[in-house]
Amino acid sequence: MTRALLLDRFRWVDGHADLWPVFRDGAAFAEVVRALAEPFRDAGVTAVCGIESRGFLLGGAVALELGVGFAAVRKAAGLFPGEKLTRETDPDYRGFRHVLRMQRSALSDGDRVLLVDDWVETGSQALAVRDLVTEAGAELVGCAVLVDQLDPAVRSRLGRLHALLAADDLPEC
Ligand SMILES: O=P(O)(O)OC[C@H]1O[C@H](OP(=O)(O)OP(=O)(O)O)[C@H](O)[C@@H]1O
Repeated sequence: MTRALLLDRFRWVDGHADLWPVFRDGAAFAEVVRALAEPFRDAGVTAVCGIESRGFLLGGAVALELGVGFAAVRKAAGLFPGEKLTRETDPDYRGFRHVLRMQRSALSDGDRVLLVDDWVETGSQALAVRDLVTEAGAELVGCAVLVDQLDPAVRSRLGRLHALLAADDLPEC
């Protein structure tokens, strides 16, 4: 049901995937958030991590659904007070390298972290978050995304990956 709902609202616009209409529809947004959280309800998750910017939107909602807090991963620009952990990514789907930042105080030893994002393609940003989580002394329990376009070799490095759609599910561009 969630898969059909996502596909119904998915659009290619000027060659770019557009998932924003999912968030504009309150019922669809709620359904997607529940579906992302579902496999992790009994996984002992203590924090949800999300990458700026769509990861903030989805990650914050999934954190509320799981009854835990949210740890933000910011990109280079933007005020972010205090001591940070930083990690440069490999080139992402556009060939961009990002410096991802997380406040050192955001996670602690023993935290069990779920990364939530809309899309994984090269996995560069998700792998950098895995490293940040590990450096913080926490454990990445898994990743929950709307669309998984990962190469299998990269997927195996991210642990438990829950995706609502695979690349093959998407309509032709
Ligand atoms: O697997 P990768 O190749 O690393 O790409 C996936 C990342 O790219 C997208 O974010 P984007 O940088 O487009 O930022 P946005 O959410 O602000 O659009 C997406 O939200 C992931 O964070």
